[in-house]
Amino acid sequence: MTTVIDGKNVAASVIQTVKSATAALEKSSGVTTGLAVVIVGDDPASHAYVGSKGRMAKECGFKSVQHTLPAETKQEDLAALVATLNADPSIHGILVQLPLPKPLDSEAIIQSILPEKDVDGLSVVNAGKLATGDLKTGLVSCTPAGAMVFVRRTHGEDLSGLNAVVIGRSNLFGKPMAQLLLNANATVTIAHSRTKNLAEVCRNADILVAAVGRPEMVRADWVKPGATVIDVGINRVAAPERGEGRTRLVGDVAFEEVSAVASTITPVPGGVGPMTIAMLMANTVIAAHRAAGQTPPQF
Ligand SMILES: NC(=O)C1=CN([C@@H]2O[C@H](COP(=O)(O)OP(=O)(O)OC[C@H]3O[C@@H](n4cnc5c(N)ncnc54)[C@H](OP(=O)(O)O)[C@@H]3O)[C@@H](O)[C@H]2O)C=CC1
Ligand SMILES: Nc1nc(=O)c2c([nH]1)NC[C@@H]1CN(c3ccc(C(=O)N[C@@H](CCC(=O)O)C(=O)O)cc3)C=[N+]21
Repeated sequence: MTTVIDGKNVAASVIQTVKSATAALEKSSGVTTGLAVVIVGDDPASHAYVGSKGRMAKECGFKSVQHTLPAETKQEDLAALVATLNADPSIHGILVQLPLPKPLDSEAIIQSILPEKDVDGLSVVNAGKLATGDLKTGLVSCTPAGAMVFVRRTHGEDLSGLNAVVIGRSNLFGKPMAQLLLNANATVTIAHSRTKNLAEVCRNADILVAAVGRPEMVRADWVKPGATVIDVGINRVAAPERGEGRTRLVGDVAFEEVSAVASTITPVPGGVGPMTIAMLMANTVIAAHRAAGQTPPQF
């Protein structure tokens, strides 16, 4: 029997932990956890994600602020907003939604966020802490942190002897995912657009993670029988069967056929996506605890 991981359900249990930790911190230190999300431009998908982040932050008992800036925003104005949020003691987490519209320099903006407020884990300090195995004081990118919760639930804490293949090498997902798997003792391969014989590389994986952005790229014959398959891709495709002009979300994995081969698989929607938002809340309440000198909860 193939197990389909219910990401909403796992995310709900993470959110429960965040809620109680938020309330406990408020009670012990009088500190309300604060999250600021910055969105530039009017990409509808980005607005939808940011909207759900704000709703979830409120549900967790956070102070939640959203800054919506026009697509024409100048680099120095965005930098000034980040500086204000860095200096605001009521804000513990800052997330700048990516990608930023051209010609904004997203790397400069991301690196200007204080590492202790960088709940996306993208600053060189947090990326470096992850790379050196310091998971105690850094913050880890939400999507790989969430994907890792699924991996741990399936395989336990120690992945010794297991081959993991991550398709994709972005700073937001592929690289930190590979680091987390390596920290857990998996034998890790990172594949990308220049990889030769990708299907063959993937067939070696006991844990296969796809984060590419190509609808249903991973087929059944790419997957080792019994493997765990984590689908990170979010692709909106036409769905004429639902009516003219309708769309639906699919992952990077051909879910139906791969389900027949894998032993565990995450769906899209309802898999990694909801966990990303839950781990953003987790990172924010962790940052608030550290700011207040309290021991943060574990996720
Ligand atoms: N569920 C969630 O919460 C989240 C989902 N996502 C989704 O995950 C996907 C990846 O996101 P992200 O990492 O930011 O994307 P990027 O576009 O930054 O990275 C995509 C990666 O895929 C690789 N790639 C592209 N084409 C191929 C190919 N034909 N074969 C093998 N590798 C290929 C690229 O290789 P190269 O480096 O050589 O160009 C690159 O490393 C997207 O669909 C995104 O929407 C992202 C973040 C959160
Ligand atoms: N600085 C930054 N950090 C991010 O973490 C970040 C980002 N920028 N830019 C875009 C990507 C994408 N991303 C998603 C978050 C939640 C869902 C999610 O909740 N998806 C639902 C479905 C949502 C729907 O129906 O549209 C699901 O998969 O079930 C998806 C994608 C975070 N990202």
